Amino acid sequence: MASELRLDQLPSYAKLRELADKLRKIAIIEFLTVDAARACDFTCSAAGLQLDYSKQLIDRNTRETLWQLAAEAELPARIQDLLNGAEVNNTERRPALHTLLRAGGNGALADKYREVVATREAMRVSAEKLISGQHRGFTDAAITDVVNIGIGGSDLGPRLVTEALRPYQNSIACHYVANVDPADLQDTLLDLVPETTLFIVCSKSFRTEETLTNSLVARDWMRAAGASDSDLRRHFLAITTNLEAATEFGIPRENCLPMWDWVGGRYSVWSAIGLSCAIAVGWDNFQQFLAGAGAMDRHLAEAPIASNMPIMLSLLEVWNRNLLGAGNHAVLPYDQSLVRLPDFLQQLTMESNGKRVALDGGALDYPTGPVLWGSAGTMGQHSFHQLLHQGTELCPADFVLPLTTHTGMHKQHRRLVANCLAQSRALLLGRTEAMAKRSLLSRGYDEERATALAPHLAMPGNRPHNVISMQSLTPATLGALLALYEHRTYCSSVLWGVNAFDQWGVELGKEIGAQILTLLEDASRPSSMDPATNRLISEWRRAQAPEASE
Ligand SMILES: O=P(O)(O)OC[C@H]1O[C@H](O)[C@H](O)[C@@H](O)[C@@H]1O
Repeated sequence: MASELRLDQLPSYAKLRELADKLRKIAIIEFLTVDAARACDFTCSAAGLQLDYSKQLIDRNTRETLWQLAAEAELPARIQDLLNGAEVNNTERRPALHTLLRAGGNGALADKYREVVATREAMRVSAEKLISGQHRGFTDAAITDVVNIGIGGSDLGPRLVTEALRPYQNSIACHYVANVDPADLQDTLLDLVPETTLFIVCSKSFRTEETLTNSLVARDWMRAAGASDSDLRRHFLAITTNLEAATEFGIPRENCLPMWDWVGGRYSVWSAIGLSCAIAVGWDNFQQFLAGAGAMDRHLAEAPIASNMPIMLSLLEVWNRNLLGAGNHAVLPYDQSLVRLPDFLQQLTMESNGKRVALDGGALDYPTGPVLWGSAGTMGQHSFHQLLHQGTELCPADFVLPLTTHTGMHKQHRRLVANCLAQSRALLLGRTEAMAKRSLLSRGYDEERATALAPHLAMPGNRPHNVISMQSLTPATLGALLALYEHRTYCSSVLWGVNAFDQWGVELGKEIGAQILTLLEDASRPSSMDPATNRLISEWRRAQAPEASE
C-alpha cells in the first residue's frame, strides 16, 4: 500500500492546477464545437453502461494529464490490491473483498470463495422456500411479507435494489425498517399480519442499537399474536458475522446466514445482506444482479486507464473537487425506480471518503470526498435545479438515464427523457443576458422592463456533468451501476490517499448517545454534559408525560 501518497505532490498535479486556471475561462460548448469528435470520444462503455463525459470542463490535454495522474498514483496496481485481497483497510487490518461476492471464482482466495458459494446456495434455498410458499409461519400459513430490519449498509442497498427492480417483483412483498424512531416499525406493521410475516434481522455486527431495538419490538409483536418461543424460529432469520449474539437473541444457528469482516457494510448488498432482494425478485434475477457487478469488476481490472469507466469517473471527481473547487456532487437519476440511489450513494461515498487524514494518519491539506446529494428527475427540476442553473455554488452532476421504460407507457416516458436531455443542455449552454432580453422583447415586454428583467433570466451555463445511460434498468445493469460507483469511490480514495473502508467518525455519537440515554431513563440523575446539552435534557424531562418516564 502506498500509504504515503499525497495527491498534491504527484508530478502532474501542478500541471493540472495551471490547466484549471486556464480552462475556468473557457466555455465547454466551445470544446464541443471546435472538436467534432469529442461527443463520441469523450465517452466509454462497460457492462451495459455508457458514460458520456463530453460536458465536463476538460480538454484533451487535461484528460491526458488526468490519465497521467492516475498512472503516477499507481491506480492500476492499487486496483489489483483491492481485487487480490490486500489489506486495503489498513486501520482495521482487513481486505475489502466485496468483489469476491460477485466473482465466478478466484484461485488465490479459494477458502473465502468457498464460503461465498456456500452462502449463495443457502440464500437461494431460503429465497426459493419463501417464494414457493414452503416456508410457513406458526399457524402453517405461507409467508407473504418479509421485513428487513437493518440500518446503514444493512438497509440502504437492499432497499434500493428491491425498489429499483420492482418490475421483476414476485408475490412476496419486502418491507424495510431502519429508524429507531418507533414510528418506522409501527407504520410498517400496521398493514401486516404476524402469522404471515418473516423478519430478517440484518446486522453485520449484531450490535447496532436501532436494529436490536426494532427486532425486540418485532419479537414482542409476534409473541402478542400467540407465537411461542419455538414458533419464533419460523419468523426470524439473521444475517450477521456475530452468530453468538444472534443465537442469544433467540435466532437459532440454522436460521443465520453468515457475513464476513472482509465485507464493509456499505459494500454488502451482494452478500446475504441482499437476501430480501433475492426474495423479492427471485434467485435468477439476483444472480443477474451479481453478474452485472462482476462484469464491471472485470472491466475495472482489465481496461486500460484511458477507457476505464470507474477510473475516468474518479478522475473527474477529483478534478471537479480539487482543481475546480466543487464541494458537492449531485446524482440525478431520471427513473422513478432509482429514487433511492442518492441515499445509497451518500453512505457509499461519504462514509468511505469523508476523511481528513491519510492512510498513514497524517493530516491532509486538500479537500477529500464531496457532499453527495440528489433526487430523481423530474422532481428536482421543480425544486433545487434553480440553484444548479443560477446559484453561486458549482454543483457537478451525474444524470443517470435508462433509455427505455418497464412501464409500457413509452409516450409518457419520452417526456422524462426529453426533460433529462433538456436539463443537461441547459446546464451546458445557459443563456446570456442579451439572449434573455431578446426573448423577453419577443414575448411583448417593453424595452425598460426587458432590460431590468434580463439579468434575472440570464444563466451562466458551463456547469460540468456526466450522463450515464443504459438500454434499460435490469438486474444486470443495476449491478453494474452500483459496482461502478463502488469503484469510483475506491479509485478516488486512492487518489486522495485515504482509507475508504473504515468509518471511525460515526462512533463518538453512538457513545454519547448511550450516555445520554441513561440520563433520559433516570430523571433523578444529575446531567453533567455541556450547558447546551444539559438544557435540552431538562427541556425533554419537562416535556414528558408522567407515564412516559417509567
Ligand atoms: O450492519 P450493522 O453492523 O448493523 O451496521 C449498520 C451500519 O452502522 C454503522 O454505524 C456504520 O456507520 C455503517 O457502516 C453500518 O452499515
